[in-house]
Amino acid sequence: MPIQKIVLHKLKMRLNKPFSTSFGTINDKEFFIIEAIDDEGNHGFGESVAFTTPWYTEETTETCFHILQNFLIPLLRENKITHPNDISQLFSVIKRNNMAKAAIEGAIWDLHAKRQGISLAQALGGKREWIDVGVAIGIQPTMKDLLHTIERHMEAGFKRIKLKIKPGQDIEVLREVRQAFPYVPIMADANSAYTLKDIALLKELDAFDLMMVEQPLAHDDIVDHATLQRKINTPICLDESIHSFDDVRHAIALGSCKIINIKTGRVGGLTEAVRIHDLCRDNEIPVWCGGMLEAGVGRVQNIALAALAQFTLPADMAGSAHYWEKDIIFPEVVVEDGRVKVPDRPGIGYEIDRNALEQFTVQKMEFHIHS
Ligand SMILES: O=C(O)CCC(=O)c1ccccc1C(=O)O
Ligand SMILES: [Mg+2]
Repeated sequence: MPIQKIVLHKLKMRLNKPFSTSFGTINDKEFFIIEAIDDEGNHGFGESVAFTTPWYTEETTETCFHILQNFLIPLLRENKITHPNDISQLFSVIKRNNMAKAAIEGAIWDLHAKRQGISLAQALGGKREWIDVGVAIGIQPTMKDLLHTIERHMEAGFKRIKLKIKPGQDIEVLREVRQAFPYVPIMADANSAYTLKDIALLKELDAFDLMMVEQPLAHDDIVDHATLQRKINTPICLDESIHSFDDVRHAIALGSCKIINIKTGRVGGLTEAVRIHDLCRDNEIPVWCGGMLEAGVGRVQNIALAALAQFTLPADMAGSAHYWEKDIIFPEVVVEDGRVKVPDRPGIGYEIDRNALEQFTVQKMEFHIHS
């Protein structure tokens, strides 16, 4: 693949509303749009999903920049790749830093699909025309706010509601929500806020008929989750603990979860995400596509991935307008009746809104790759 140039656009965007989880509140996103340009004038786009603070994984916007500039871009310059599937092998000399790797790999996947004249979904092996989506609701100031927000999103057609829980805002919150909405598909995401000492409390979740509980225990744990899964009926879904194909293989072997949340950034790219998808399919583990409060490029990359067959559960995804006053793609992503259309145009299938991109850009850097 004759990649001539990589452009890093550093953007800063303010969320429409702050998003609160068990580890804190996010108001702004600072991230990179990676643009890969080939010899025929095709442009591929990827997005880094790390936040400015390392509370989800150890990566941040700044570590992504450090790794991209000093290691990943030089590896691309010093080597030739023939297919985006080669990149994860090329990058394997750099340990972890999965969000930095995924950002640049995503741009090259988009470039590859555009060169082939096929959609990114098709390039990855996805066949769905529509994907189902559910909304992730942050921790709300009051119960009234929460019930109102759930109602609004159910009316909009979302296929399920994800609530963030933390110690002190868990069982009673879910009890009230269940009373108000007896039949709504609900799941809870704890973002690693509990330990095995909380088994009795976590066992109480079984009363609420949840689709799953996401990442109840430590961010780096697979063993304790297996102990917990044996003690509770609610299916456990792993998020933070999964960084690779081997993590999933271990989780399946130990019985640590019944569902996997796949985030391209967390697992180091689309190639690894597809490998994980295939492993889960072969083991009959349902998967769904997680979200990282992405801007347009990251979101439409997620849409392409979620078009694969084993993504049988709704993705964490709302429309562009849910997150941003103005998104950086055209058209913006819209949710229709709890579903999003998978584009069939080449690559990510959306245009970059260059004016919006400029408007949110705080820094722009160009790197020559091959002539
Ligand atoms: O993008 C979305 O709408 C999902 C948001 C979400 O739940 C989330 C957002 C930031 C960091 C971690 C998570 C998570 O899935 O745990
Ligand atoms: Mg999560």
